[in-house]
Amino acid sequence: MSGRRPTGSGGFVKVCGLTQEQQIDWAIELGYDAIGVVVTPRSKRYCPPERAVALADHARGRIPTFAVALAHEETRAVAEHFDTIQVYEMVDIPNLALASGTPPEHPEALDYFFYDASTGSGVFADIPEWVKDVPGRVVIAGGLDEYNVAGVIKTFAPYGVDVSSSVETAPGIKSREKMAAFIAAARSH
Ligand SMILES: O=C(O)c1ccccc1NCC(=O)[C@H](O)[C@H](O)COP(=O)(O)O
Repeated sequence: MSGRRPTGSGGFVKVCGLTQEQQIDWAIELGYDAIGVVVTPRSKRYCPPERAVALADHARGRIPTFAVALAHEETRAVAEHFDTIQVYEMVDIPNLALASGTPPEHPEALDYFFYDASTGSGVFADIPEWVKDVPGRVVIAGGLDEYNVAGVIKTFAPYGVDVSSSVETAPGIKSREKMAAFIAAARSH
């Protein structure tokens, strides 16, 4: 471990898969710590480059932004507009959030490690014990909702949590009410 990154529960709460400027405004109003825009065309929440950049511009200076894709290549057209690049492969960039369902080989090289076996599917599965031992900023994602998030935080004491499906009414269509319920539950711990 590098020692330059914090460990333990940081209260970080990210909402992912935003597609509209209004959803960013809601995230800020509700006190979320970061937003994610999905830029892989393999997602049902896909934002093409022009839309993704418009969202990043809307968020800039107001809330940290993550460009989310399965492969690093898929982020190239928009990367310079986002604070952090969240991908499911190890790459040598300074602002990497590696997402994976398996332990990272080089956690010291990461800005964040997302334990995410879901890739936006909304399916919750048991979280392995090794997640507790990953150093640095560990964010847990995958089927979290207003009912299970406090228990996950209590058990794993992660740096943060991430949500998408459970705060939607349809893919990419966030509900302000559901977003409010999720962050209230996450903050209740
Ligand atoms: O959200 C997507 O459609 C997606 C597609 C491909 C790669 C990653 C994707 N989302 C990543 C996220 O950060 C989600 O917030 C995370 O997987 C949790 O999603 P959910 O289980 O729906 O809460």
